[in-house]
Amino acid sequence: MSKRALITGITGQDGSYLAEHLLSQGYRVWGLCRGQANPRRDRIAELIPGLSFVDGDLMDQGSLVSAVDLVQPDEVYNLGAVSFVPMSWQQPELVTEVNGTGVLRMLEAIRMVSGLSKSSGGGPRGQIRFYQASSSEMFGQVAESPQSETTRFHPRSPYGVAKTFGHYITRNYRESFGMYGVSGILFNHESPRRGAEFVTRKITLAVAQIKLGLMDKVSLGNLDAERDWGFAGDYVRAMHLMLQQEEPGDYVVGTGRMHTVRDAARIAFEHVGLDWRDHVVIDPGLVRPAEVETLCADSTNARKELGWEPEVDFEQLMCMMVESDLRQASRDRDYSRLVAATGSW
Ligand SMILES: C[C@H]1O[C@H](OP(=O)(O)OP(=O)(O)OC[C@H]2O[C@@H](n3cnc4c(=O)[nH]c(N)nc43)[C@H](O)[C@@H]2O)[C@@H](O)[C@@H](O)C1=O
Repeated sequence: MSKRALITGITGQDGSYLAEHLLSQGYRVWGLCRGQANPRRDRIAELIPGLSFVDGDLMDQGSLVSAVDLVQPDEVYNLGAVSFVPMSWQQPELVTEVNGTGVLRMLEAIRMVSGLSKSSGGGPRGQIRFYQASSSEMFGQVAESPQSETTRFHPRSPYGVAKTFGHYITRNYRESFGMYGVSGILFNHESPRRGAEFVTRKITLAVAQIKLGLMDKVSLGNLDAERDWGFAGDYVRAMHLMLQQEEPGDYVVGTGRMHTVRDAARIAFEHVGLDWRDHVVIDPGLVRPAEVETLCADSTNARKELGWEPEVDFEQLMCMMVESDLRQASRDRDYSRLVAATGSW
């Protein structure tokens, strides 16, 4: 019989790649979504035939219990979050509610539906397996480089703090109630489906517009920030593999290669025969109140224990994104509205 998976954050980049991956593995897949009249849900339904939906919201405990009870999933992937870090300085309470307390609400829903009592620590594990989307932002001001599962956390934004809560509460439910819960500590992962506010996509959207003569300059913040960027399609395979292990555990997932924002701009502009220095301007307003300067993954455990390897490198990733944005921009001139909106991010 096919396995059943429930995914939160289904309308985001990771939700869509994960749903495609699980469907290709023979799963039945439900995306948790708020409300029937939801244009983002309609778009994802069109993109992924075979995907089902169930009503629910990470802010509403009762809706999560109903959704888990209705779907009776074998696996729950909690990818739902406010994922743009600067938003967490604008709306810290909202981000804490969704990215932090939302994890706890989902764990409680699974505990209740699985019938795990609050004193069942020594009993058999619950049947529903839970994946929490933890983040390299938890490392923040890094204590060592590269970062592994044992590196100390020092988050630098309300986003990172809320993700750290989600990480520890998942571990706590595993240790307290015998729940099968794991966290994937994922480093930055991008794709042509990445939101326009994130730096890689902001750059590739701008490159396409500039190449077509529709704009001339793009403003960026800290060009020296270093990240370990990988391809989202590779990273969802790691999420799935984590839930197939006999014993639950937490894993760092990244490529182990670091690049600066400047490198990202150089590669993207070079791909269309342009020099980034002619088109990038610095806007100090885009520099963050507390920056995470550098992040690089040590994914030894994921490689050894899960057998996971990334297949797309950074240059291939940036070029894939530029190509996709060029195709879309040439097809649809309205696309430039999306690019205009990225100016203030
Ligand atoms: C793992 C982690 O990955 C992501 O978080 P992020 O690293 O904040 O991603 P980003 O693309 O917004 O910034 C990357 C770097 O680029 C710098 N930067 C320079 N100039 C601009 C700029 O103009 N815009 C943006 N957005 N960033 C800029 C910026 O200061 C930062 O140092 C999320 O998925 C998050 O959910 C997550 O968990």
